[in-house]
Amino acid sequence: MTDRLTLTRPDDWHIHLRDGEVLGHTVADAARTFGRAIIMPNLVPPVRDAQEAAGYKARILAARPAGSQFEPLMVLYLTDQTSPEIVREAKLSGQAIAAKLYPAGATTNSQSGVTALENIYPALEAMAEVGMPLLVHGEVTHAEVDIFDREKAFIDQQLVKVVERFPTLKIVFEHITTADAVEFVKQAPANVGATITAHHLLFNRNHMLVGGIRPHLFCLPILKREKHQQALCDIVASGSSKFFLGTDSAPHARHAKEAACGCAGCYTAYAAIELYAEAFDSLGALDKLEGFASFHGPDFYGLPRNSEQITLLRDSWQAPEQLPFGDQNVIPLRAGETLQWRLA
Ligand SMILES: NC(=O)N[C@@H](CC(=O)O)C(=O)O
Ligand SMILES: [Zn+2]
Ligand SMILES: [Zn+2]
Repeated sequence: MTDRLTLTRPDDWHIHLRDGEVLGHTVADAARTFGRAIIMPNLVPPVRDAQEAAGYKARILAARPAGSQFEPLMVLYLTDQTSPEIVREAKLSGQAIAAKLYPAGATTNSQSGVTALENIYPALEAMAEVGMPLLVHGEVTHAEVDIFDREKAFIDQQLVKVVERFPTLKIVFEHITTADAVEFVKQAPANVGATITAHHLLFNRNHMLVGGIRPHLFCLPILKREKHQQALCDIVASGSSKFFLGTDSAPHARHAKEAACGCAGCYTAYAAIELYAEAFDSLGALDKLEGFASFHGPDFYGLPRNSEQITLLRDSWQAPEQLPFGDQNVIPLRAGETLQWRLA
């Protein structure tokens, strides 16, 4: 039994740090483990251009713990108004390395998102030209599509079209949750990859709904049935280089989740690599963790791998019941439960 695991320092290819005073907590939690992170731009208002990305990046850098080398990789939020000029300026100035598609209304703070894919075709063309990956929240938002089918419908109605029309555009299908998405990415050309969260490896919808509703497991895309969880587990255990780590750590204050209409998002950054280690361990695939967490992401983005290392120990500890979040609290994933792995 492996009790000690040394990995190249991992990166998080999908995280929400939020803004303002909570940055002190969210940035410290991410920087504890990750060398770099792709910073989701769904603030209110969102991060729409080079200037807004630069401002947000500066606030994140200012929130780093002393001595931290953590590098935020900034992302533009695509709207119906995102022009090829905005894309080129963001990429060429170095202020953003990718751009994110939120179908309008799909998830937290997506009200300024794209209302029809065709509206951003000129932006996507420019992205393909300058080598800027497209990151997608892959769910349709049509009222008639069941929430559990929205990812599959997005593949069939939108993603197939984009992949076909923009063959040189790098596309990351973010936080995938279904066997359908696994299959799609596996079959797709090499310019298509995907991120997978720790919570979608560890949980399925029964964990969220049987015996009572657990709002801290509610996220989008919503947890699916067990066979989909199994497909995600199988693909990461296979070591396929098209799939990489993206926590989708998405904190909301406790009162915003424990509510009649609770927000979507799980807070995992406080123990992200530990949670992934537990998932890979239970799959007998600890030897595949380093590729998933530290190699596949930078290789896909065309960035160098990190050179430092981290060490994980099999040494159980109790997750905190809650964590400070500005002047509020956030309930982390697995709050109060025993976690099996600890960062040395
Ligand atoms: N994943 C979530 O459930 N929530 C994210 C948004 C997102 O990634 O879709 C958030 O910003 O809260
Ligand atoms: Zn999302
Ligand atoms: Zn997210």
